[in-house]
Amino acid sequence: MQLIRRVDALREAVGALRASGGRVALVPTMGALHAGHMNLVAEARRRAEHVVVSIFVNPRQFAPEEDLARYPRRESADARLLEEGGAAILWAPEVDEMYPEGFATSITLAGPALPLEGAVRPGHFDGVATVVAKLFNQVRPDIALFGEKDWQQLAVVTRMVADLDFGIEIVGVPIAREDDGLALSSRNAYLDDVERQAARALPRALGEAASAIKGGMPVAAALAQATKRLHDAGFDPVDYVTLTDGVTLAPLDQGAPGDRLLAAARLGRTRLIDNVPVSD
Ligand SMILES: Nc1ncnc2c1ncn2[C@@H]1O[C@H](COP(=O)(O)OP(=O)(O)OP(=O)(O)O)[C@@H](O)[C@H]1O
Ligand SMILES: CC(C)(CO)[C@@H](O)C(=O)[O-]
Ligand code: BAL
Repeated sequence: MQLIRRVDALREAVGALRASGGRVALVPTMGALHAGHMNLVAEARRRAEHVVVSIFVNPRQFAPEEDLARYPRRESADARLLEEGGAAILWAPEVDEMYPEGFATSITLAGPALPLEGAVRPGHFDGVATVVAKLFNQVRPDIALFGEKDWQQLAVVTRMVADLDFGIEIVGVPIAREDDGLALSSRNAYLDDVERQAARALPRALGEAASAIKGGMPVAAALAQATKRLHDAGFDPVDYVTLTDGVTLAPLDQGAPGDRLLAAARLGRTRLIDNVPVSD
């Protein structure tokens, strides 16, 4: 595996992979890799001959009060995992390589980027879309893989790729979970032991709400019950628990094919997100 930090070297290395034949897959990450990320890499290898993984903690998607400074950074351990996982290239640029002095461009989406994470974290998806567009132009992959854990991000990137004619196949990969249901996430490292136990309430509340809706409970009542369960477990604030169309992220008042029940809530200093299907 090649570790590359400069765009010109990346282009040369990807060009050499392409010349050897086969498809190129990109897995964008912010590092501190866990089994959820490695599932994306494994799925990428099943779908393409060459896998490029990016690790870049993108300052433009963090608000000033968010956790950019303490976001976990473990590049050497990540590189070992990726080598074992069969990645061809680890693309790990510094911030000034990604955003050189004078950088002045930003991508802004409406539609699926507006509600939920877009409302609670203003500017977040502009930062995500801008860096993902840059990663796409730097690597020019045939396919790119994103986790369903960040369901809205997957919907936003899918929309952007269609709107801007990137011609890249976007693949969503199912959520990898701990044995007790908690979705794997780099930010789980912030949880202390007591919070880690309490965090189980998030997937449970979503699972129960999904079953209740399938069983005929009105959506508003099921969402209120899930919100109460999260408050009782110590989550504060509960930013949202909502049923949406899985593509447009528009709110739904009853289950429908492709829908998604999404939640975000804070436990101490850790903000967790999760989602489950209802009608699939
Ligand atoms: N448990 C998971 N299952 C499936 N995909 C995941 C999981 N966790 C992360 N991913 C995906 O990995 C990619 C990179 O995500 P990122 O590096 O931000 O990791 P993360 O664990 O989501 O971190 P964070 O705690 O910052 O949300 C994203 O497409 C994300 O959806
Ligand atoms: C897609 C991404 C790598 C863009 O910085 C990030 O939002 C993430 O890790 O999900
Ligand atoms: N995994 C999503 C990236 C973020 O929360 O900034």
